Amino acid sequence: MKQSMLYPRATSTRRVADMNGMWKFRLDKENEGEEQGWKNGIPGADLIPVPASFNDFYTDKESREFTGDFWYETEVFVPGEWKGRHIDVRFAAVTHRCTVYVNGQEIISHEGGFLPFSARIDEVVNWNEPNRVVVKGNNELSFTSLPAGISVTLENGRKMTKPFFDFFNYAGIQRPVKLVVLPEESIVDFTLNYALEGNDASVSYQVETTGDHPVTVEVYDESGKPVARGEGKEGCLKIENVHLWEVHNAYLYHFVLKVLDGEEVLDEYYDEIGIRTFAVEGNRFLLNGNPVYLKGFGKHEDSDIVGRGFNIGVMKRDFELMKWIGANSFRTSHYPYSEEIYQMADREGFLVIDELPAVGFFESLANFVDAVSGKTTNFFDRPTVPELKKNQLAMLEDLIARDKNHACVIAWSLFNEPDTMTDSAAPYFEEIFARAKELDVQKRPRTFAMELNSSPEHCKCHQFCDFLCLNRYYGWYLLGGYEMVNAETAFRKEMDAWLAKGVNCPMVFTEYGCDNLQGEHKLPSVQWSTEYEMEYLEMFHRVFDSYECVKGEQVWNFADFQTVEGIMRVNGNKKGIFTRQRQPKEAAYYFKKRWESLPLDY
Ligand SMILES: CCC[C@@H]1NC[C@@H](O)[C@H](O)[C@H]1C(=O)O
Repeated sequence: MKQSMLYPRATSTRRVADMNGMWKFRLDKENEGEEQGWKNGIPGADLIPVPASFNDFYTDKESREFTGDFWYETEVFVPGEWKGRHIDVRFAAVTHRCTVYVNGQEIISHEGGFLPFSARIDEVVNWNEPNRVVVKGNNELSFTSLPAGISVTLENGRKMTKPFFDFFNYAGIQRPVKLVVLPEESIVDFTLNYALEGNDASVSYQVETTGDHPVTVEVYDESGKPVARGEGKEGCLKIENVHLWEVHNAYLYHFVLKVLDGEEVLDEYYDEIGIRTFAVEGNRFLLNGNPVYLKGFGKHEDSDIVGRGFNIGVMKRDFELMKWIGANSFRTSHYPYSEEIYQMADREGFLVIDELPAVGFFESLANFVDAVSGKTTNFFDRPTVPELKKNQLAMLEDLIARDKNHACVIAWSLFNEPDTMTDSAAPYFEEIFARAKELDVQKRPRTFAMELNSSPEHCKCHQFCDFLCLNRYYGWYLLGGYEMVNAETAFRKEMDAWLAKGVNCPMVFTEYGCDNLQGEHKLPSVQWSTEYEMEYLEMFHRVFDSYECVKGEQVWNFADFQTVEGIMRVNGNKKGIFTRQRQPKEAAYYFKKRWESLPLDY
């Protein structure tokens, strides 16, 4: 049965119980959990919070850096009155993979750490009693995992993760877990698409259910007034004098879907939907037919203590800071974010580039140095590519199934900084890009974030993009310091080379920025000082402002974030415009001034 990606919502026919809280936890340091039967219950008394990464709770390095299997356990009471309905344990994300056992029975295994899945437990549930849920997780990276990397074994026999990317490999049950109770016949999915006609909008819909009873779709405006109604599993609704969803001026209609048996409602589901169109026309982005310029950030789901765990308070603070600074967009670098973040972006009117965890597809343990070197790692020549592609296509399908109805999602970023310099990369990209177009009814523009190795001269994959996303670090990782003058020359030379190739699409800078230590000042400047960061940013914005094809600037990064330790990282990546604790660094005031003065259709 196809897994539903619908967000858990309680309605007249559905029940949702929260399973977050303190779960039993144990790192499987001796790799004994399987043979010791931990699926029936894990030993020890340690408890940790769900949702959260496990890595930053402990005081020993072995736990923070642990690579391998880890086990969680909880109990959930299932009331007898739910008998006859389907009972699902829904995980919003377990990173990077897991197997779920209920009452000692294996229910499901899932690959991928950033998208939801459900364990249906009807066959094993103890009605009107507690039920034991055990999760065996694993955080190892490989050439076939998304994200990619390797594990090595140390002299003491312990494994160690070596990521081909710059963010810490946090892991665990990192997003909410809920018990979802569904009727026998239920709504599995629905898909929406829009066309604007003067002051009206037509909304085409398709609804997928598990049965054959009739379906209705009702639409209400924000005042609760009914504005449209459709019958049948597919159809087209006309909404007159439509309130369009706009940047920082969101309008969300209330959609109610029902499965009916005469007067009886067999299933009911609802969602808050923004009606808008988004397209690329020439080298412009058009939102509802009007030009729009992206101002904002590459982000991470990353915060103190809980690591990559969904943190609702940090989410709220991040949106308040993005409104304060004058941003209107962000990229979900480098993986799909928690569902609640897209819901908030819908409500606040932010434009989101939604990114797959296809990062590390360039074999390097210091990609920030190698990705600007001009060398290839022949990543797509490897025998592991078919397995990797299968995993990426599966995740692409889940990503689009989960996020396709969000007004905020305006584009799909299908890779971050992959190795695109070999002929073998092109057919891989062609297949991924074609599949994305096939899966998305709204045909949103598709792209990927290119590092300097993906240059006009050497990139073999940019032609699949509907717009280009460039991660560029002239003046930081190359030509930095006093030779920044050469950095600007080289930067302009590259821009001219793209135009000389006949590229005529929007170009978005999805990364630019430099590490800066909060409060570090030096006159005249040196790298890592605030003064240098200002010089660097002014140089980049001088170049952006002189090329009409630049239609977006998303500085790297919104906030300082955790990476692996190393001599080029001061307890993490310090390119944040805000600190990891979400307080402004000096550059935040510089961006506020720039972005508040840039018109929306700049
Ligand atoms: C030259 C590659 C830069 C690199 N790009 C991917 C991000 O995930 C990293 O954080 C960023 C960095 O090193 O700051």
